[in-house]
Amino acid sequence: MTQKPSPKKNAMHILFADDERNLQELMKKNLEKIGHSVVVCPDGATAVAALQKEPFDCLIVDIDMPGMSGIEVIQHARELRPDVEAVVMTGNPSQETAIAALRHQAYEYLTKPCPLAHIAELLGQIAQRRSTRRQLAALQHRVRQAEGDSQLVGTAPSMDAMKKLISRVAPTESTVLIRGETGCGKELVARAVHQQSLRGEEPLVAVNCGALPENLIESELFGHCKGAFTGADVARVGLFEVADGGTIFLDEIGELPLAMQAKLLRVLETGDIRRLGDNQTVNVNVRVVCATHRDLDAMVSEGTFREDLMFRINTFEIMVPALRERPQDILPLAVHLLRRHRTDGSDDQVFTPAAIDELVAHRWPGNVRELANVVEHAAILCDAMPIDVTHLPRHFSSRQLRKEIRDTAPMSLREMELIAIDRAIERHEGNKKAAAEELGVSLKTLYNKLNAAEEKKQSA
Ligand SMILES: Nc1ncnc2c1ncn2[C@@H]1O[C@H](COP(=O)(O)OP(=O)(O)OP(=O)(O)O)[C@@H](O)[C@H]1O
Repeated sequence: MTQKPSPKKNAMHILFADDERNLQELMKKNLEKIGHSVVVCPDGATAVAALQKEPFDCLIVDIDMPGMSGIEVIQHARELRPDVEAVVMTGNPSQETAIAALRHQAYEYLTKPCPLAHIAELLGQIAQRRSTRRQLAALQHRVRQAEGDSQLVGTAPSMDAMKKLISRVAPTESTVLIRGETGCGKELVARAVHQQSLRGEEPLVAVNCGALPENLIESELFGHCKGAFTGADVARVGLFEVADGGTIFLDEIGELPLAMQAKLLRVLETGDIRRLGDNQTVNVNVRVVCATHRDLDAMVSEGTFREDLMFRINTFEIMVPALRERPQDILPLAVHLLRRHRTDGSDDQVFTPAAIDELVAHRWPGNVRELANVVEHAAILCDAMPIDVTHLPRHFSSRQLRKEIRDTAPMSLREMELIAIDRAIERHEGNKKAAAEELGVSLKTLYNKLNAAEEKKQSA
C-alpha cells in the first residue's frame, strides 16, 4: 500500500478568488511555497462552483469582481461550507463592505496592496484556530464518551416525582442541593438539571470537593496568580471562571473544609471571585449545583458544616432514591447499563430468570454504580447471551453468601462475621467506611474486629 504523505503542519486548502491575473499567479506561487494548496478562480461564479465541488479550509476573496461580488461569494460559502474561514481583500475599502464582511463572519478585512508576509502570518493564525477547534471537538467527543449516556433510567414513582422536580427547578437560576446515597445517580441528576436549564449549551464543570487536597482546593476553585505560593510557576484560571456562563457542580460538598466553606459562601453571595495572590476580583455568572451523601443537617449540629452555607445551597433539594427502594427499576437499569458493553441479544432476553432473581434480591448498598460494576463483570464473562447467575460476581449476592456459609464446614459466629466483613470491604473496593456503613457498625468497631482477627491469626 502506498503511504499518503502526512500533511504539513498548518497547511490549508485555500480558494483564492480575484480577477487580477498577476495577483492570481503571485498568490498561488507564494502560498504554495509556504505549504498551502491553492485553487485560483477569476470571478465569483467560478468560486461558488469550486466551493460546491470540494471543501476548503480558507477562502480569500476580492470584493469587486465581475458578475458576483466577494461578499456574495462568502454568503454562498456560509451555506455550502459553514466552517470555512473567509478573508476579504479590497482595493476600495469602505465602511459598507467592511460591515458586510463582518456580518458574514469574515476573519479579516485586508486592504490592497497587502504584504505577503502579513497574509502568510494571517493564514498561520487561521490554521491554528482550525486546529484548536478540531482538538476541542475531539475533546468534547471524549468527554461525552467518558460521561456516558446521560439518560435517567427509572419509572418508579419516586423517580417520576424526581424527574418532575428536575424539570421544574432546572430552568430557574436557583442553587440546587442533590442528596442521596453513594452511587445512586447524583451526578447524573446534576447533569439533567444543567442540560434542561437555559445554560445547557454552556459548560458544566464538575468538581469533586472530597478528592481535592485541602491546600489546593482554593486555587482549583478560584485560580491563582503566578508566584501566589511555592510551586505556582504560572497563573491558573480557577474552575469557577471556567464555568462562567454555565454551571459548576460541587460534588461531595460536605467534604469542604470550614475555611473554604466561608470563602464559597462569599462567592455565592456576591458572584465575585478572587484568584489566590490577586487584589482584584472577577465577577462570574455561574449557577451552582451541589451534591452530598452526608447528613448535612447533622454536620450543621456538630459544627462541621456552616449553617449559613447550608441555607444558601439548599434553596431546592432533590433527593435521589436509593436503588433498593425502587426494585422495579433494577432490571431496566441493568439492561441499560449492559448496553454500554454489549449490543447482542434482545432486551427482554439478556438475563436469565435466575440472574434476574439474584439482581432483584440484592440490597445494592453501592446503588447504581454497584449495579454498573456487576453488569460490566457479567458482560465480560458471558460469551453468549443470556447472562446467568454464574456470570455475576461471586461475592455480590447476600443470598450467595448465605449459601456459601451453608455449604462450608461448620464455623463459629466470629468466622461468619469475618466473612461478611471481608465481602463488604471487597464490595466497596477497600473503602472501610462504606463497608462499616453497610454492615451497620461504626468504623471503629470494624477496625476493632479486623485487628482482633489479625491478632488471633498471629497468635495461632
Ligand atoms: N437513573 C440512572 N439511569 C442510568 N444510569 C444511572 C442512573 N443512576 C446512576 N446511573 C449510573 O450509575 C453510575 C453512578 O452514578 P453517579 O456518578 O451519578 O452517582 P453519584 O450518586 O454521583 O455517586 P457518588 O456518590 O459516588 O458521587 C454512573 O455510571 C451513572 O451513569
